[in-house]
Amino acid sequence: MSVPRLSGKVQTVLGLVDPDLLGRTMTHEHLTMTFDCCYFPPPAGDEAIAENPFQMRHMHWLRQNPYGCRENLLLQQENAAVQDELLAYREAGGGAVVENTTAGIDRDLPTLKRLAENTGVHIVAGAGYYVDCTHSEATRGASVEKLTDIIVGEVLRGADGTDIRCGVIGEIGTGWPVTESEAKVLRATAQAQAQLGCPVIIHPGRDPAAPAEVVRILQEAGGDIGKTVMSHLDRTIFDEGELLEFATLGSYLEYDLFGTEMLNYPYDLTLDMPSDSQRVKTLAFLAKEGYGDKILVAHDIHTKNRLTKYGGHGYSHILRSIVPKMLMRGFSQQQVDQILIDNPKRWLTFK
Ligand SMILES: CC(=O)NCCS(=O)(=O)O
Repeated sequence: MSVPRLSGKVQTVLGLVDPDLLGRTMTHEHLTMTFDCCYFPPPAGDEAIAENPFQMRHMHWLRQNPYGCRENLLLQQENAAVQDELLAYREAGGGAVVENTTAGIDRDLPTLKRLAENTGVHIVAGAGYYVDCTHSEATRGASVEKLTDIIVGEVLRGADGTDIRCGVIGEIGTGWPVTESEAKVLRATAQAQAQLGCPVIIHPGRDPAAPAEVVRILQEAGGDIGKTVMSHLDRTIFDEGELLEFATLGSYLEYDLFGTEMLNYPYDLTLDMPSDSQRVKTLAFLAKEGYGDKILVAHDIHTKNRLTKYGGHGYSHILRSIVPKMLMRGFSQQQVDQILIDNPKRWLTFK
């Protein structure tokens, strides 16, 4: 099998493309995956709703308790709906999606290839491993060198027994504190990135110190932080001073939970999930502080209720609703294009 010449290109599930062809890009989505690893029991007394949630009168409950219903976690059952949503995304001006499903949450490359063929949306798939509780015994027992070889192979030759190649490493899952197995995967990620010159994307643990700790581990292992995205900052760093301190480390800064507005975030009841309006305010703050060239945005759709089929916001929410809000709040069209087109393109292009 010939090894692709990746430099200067973006690698999608349909092959290499010129970076200028991507257009508006959501850098953190899932099109098919299972999130059953992160099931969180519903509030006491709500078990009956959780058993039978997909009724109009339960939609608000589902938005507030997305992880309390097992069926809601099976996005892989919705390929037809996702295909319709991708067509709508294209219609709304979308060009590309980075699909962040890695080993442990049911990556399905043949489905991603079919979705790309049927919709014309460029889809970039992710190599590597999700959080510790999804690591197999084989992953836990493997050396950094072995994991590096596997990740490099997923980019150069194809993953999961297919010849479909990944175009980014990640989302690489980490918790707080970072476990031994997660740290090993991070070191393998950094070494694979050093070999390939490829983009990397990280899922940090839920502690304000977690993103910087991941950067430290990657850096020590030879990773390129300027070509790395720190995801989920909307639920991780809340203090502006801490955010600016993290920004100086040089990674891309991703706000990828647009559309998620919930009162009680079950994985950490001490934190307040921001609203979309608050997310836009934070983006404006980062842009004012000189980080406009580091901002990335997405929805991170990973449960069924967020699809328009179930009354959710879908993959076009940012293009249809958040962009007008940004323009109303003082962003120029050029700044919006920087976030949606230029930054993703630069990140996704192999060195
Ligand atoms: C798929 C995934 O990891 N999404 C992030 C969910 S979280 O609640 O922000 O950790």
